[in-house]
Amino acid sequence: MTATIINGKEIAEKKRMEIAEEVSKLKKLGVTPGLAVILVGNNHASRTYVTNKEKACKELGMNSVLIELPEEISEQELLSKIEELNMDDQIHGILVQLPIPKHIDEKKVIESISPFKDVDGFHPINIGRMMTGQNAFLPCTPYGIMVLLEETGISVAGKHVVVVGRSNIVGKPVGQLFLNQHATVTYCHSKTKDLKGHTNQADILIAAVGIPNFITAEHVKEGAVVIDVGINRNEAGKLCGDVAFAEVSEKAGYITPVPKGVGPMTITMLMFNTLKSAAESLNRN
Ligand SMILES: NC(=O)C1=CN([C@@H]2O[C@H](COP(=O)(O)OP(=O)(O)OC[C@H]3O[C@@H](n4cnc5c(N)ncnc54)[C@H](OP(=O)(O)O)[C@@H]3O)[C@@H](O)[C@H]2O)C=CC1
Ligand SMILES: Nc1nc(=O)c2c([nH]1)NC[C@@H]1CN(c3ccc(C(=O)N[C@@H](CCC(=O)O)C(=O)O)cc3)C=[N+]21
Repeated sequence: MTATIINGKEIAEKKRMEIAEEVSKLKKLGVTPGLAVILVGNNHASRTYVTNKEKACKELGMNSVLIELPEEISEQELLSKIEELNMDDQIHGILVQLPIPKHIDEKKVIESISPFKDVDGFHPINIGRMMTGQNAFLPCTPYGIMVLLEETGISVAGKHVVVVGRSNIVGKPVGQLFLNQHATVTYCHSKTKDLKGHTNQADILIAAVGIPNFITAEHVKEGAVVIDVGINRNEAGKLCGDVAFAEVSEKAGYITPVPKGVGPMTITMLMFNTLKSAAESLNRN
């Protein structure tokens, strides 16, 4: 079988047009969604993502502010900046670009963001709300994956989903979203025995590992849906995912490429969450 390539960029653009329309409606009510992105230090990759996020905001008619802080900033100074943004009526979403320097406690930082402005969906309140099926900000990459499948017409209920990776930002929440949509979910990680035995059972396989070419044709069942979350650089410095694309696309039914797969959806769902936050702020005031 030759896999159908899921065009994440195209689906992201379609969704962004819908978001832009909602933004303009909200503006007529006097509210312009505003996103604050905090970048600590000078990580090259982080800078690229942050630039993409700002560009997307502008395209959709939203406000964005980039707050660049030096690597050496103290935890207390960062927390004060977040508190200032928590109080700012013009700001509906706050994102602290990860990773942050080691001397700052990441958990403390995430928990200091108002759950009402936590557009990353990383705050324990939003994670708990997601787990119990309540209204919540859903984490952008997992949410983007669900939208990709929905837009492609791939049903989830009853499917066996195998997630490779269990990070708090991708692996764990993506499995939870699939469970919420009635899939049967298996998590694999670095201590998993017989990884191939598990991945070969997958109707839908999610690769969120961070290692180039980690998932090969041998891991994949004929006709499976393969979602590649990885954003890595290969030896040649080229952007690549976790999946050996050429060989796996000979065997899978559907596959997402890198770039132009999951990545553009992550940013789109961030825009969606910022819009959602701005719309909900109207009802609170
Ligand atoms: N497209 C997008 O929008 C985004 C892409 N990414 C990309 O996704 C990838 C994963 O990111 P993230 O979840 O943050 O990464 P982490 O490094 O936090 O997590 C990696 C996971 O992979 C597991 N793992 C590592 N080695 C193996 C192995 N040999 N066998 C099985 N499992 C293994 C780890 O297991 P253990 O828990 O046991 O250590 C861990 O759970 C990265 O390439 C990242 O750049 C991330 C966010 C957004
Ligand atoms: N608080 C926080 N929230 C995040 O959502 C977050 C984060 N920290 N830290 C880093 C990861 C990574 N991430 C990506 C977003 C977009 C692309 C993306 O747009 N990728 C494009 C191409 C990018 C390129 O050309 O370099 C694509 O795959 O087509 C990738 C990766 C968000 N993350």
